[in-house]
Amino acid sequence: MITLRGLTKRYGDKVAVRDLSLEVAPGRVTGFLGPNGAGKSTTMRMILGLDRPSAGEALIGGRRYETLRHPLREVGALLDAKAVHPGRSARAHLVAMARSNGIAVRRVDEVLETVGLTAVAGKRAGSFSLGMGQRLGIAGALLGDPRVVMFDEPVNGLDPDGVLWVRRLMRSLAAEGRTVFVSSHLMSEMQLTADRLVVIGKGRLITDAPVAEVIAGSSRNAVKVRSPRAGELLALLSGEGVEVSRVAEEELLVVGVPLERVGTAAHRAGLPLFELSVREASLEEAYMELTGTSVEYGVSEGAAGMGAGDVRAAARRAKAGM
Ligand SMILES: Nc1ncnc2c1ncn2[C@@H]1O[C@H](COP(=O)(O)OP(=O)(O)OP(=O)(O)O)[C@@H](O)[C@H]1O
Repeated sequence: MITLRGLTKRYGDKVAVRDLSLEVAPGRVTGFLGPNGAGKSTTMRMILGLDRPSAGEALIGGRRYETLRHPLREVGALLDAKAVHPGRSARAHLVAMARSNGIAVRRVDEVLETVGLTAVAGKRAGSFSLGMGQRLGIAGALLGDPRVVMFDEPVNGLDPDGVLWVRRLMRSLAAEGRTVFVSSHLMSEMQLTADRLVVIGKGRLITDAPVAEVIAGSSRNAVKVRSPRAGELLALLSGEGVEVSRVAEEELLVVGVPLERVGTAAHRAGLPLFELSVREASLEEAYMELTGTSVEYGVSEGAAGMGAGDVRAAARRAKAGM
């Protein structure tokens, strides 16, 4: 269990994390989401005692990190996969970590096996690919067999095999009853991996809810209807005050009412339907709505909406000094 109580971090005038209170429970994967600069890494660093809170506290199993006698046995973390001495072998790196935390050295071979690095255990970590480095970082996190694990962007730069492997690992760690707290910008991946989501923006808590609830809250959930008499159905539903839009000649999207209501309305009016289905929002859509006003380092709508022609024209103008 991770507990945050009024957790706050200021850097001069900048408030990186603001009064964050929440619990990250064991037995499930909790995704930690938020736009760039939202305060995710700062929060994780405070949980791990790497940054001191300006106010409030972060607890692991009810205790502050600094008071843990053998921290690696309580909490394992992957924050920066490159934080490994490049000249050391993977094995030597893990042995040094084990020794300094009172962990039996035989555990090193177990975690190397778990992350699939046994064959390259004697190679210099500096020669590792990005994916191998991530695996080594994860091995370090698992070394002390901790009840709590935290991963900051664990699938960053991994190939599809690696992504699948991390997903399965997270799920199995949660199934073993551990607390799994993982940050990511990959919404599709989070939708598949996480049970619950904590979303922050500009340092503040935006939402703390099950993934299904976050998605259900999106206004992008809709009922898709196909009918050869779509125009009549559109007029009928609009007349009842229902939000409905025509997306193709024979296709409508209806928002805010259950599928049954659309089907019943069509049946009563004798309108034939070729399709009636729920179009569920993606986590990405739900996330974009939640964080829309909290994006700190966004691209303005105009720039983001530039087509290739606009971009080329802008480049020509810039070159001509216009
Ligand atoms: N050491 C520091 N000194 C000053 N400002 C900092 C420091 N560390 C972080 N910040 C600021 O605090 C805010 C939160 O940063 P943080 O790295 O925690 O965000 P994040 O959610 O992890 O972002 P990203 O998704 O880009 O990794 C940012 O505005 C950042 O510039």
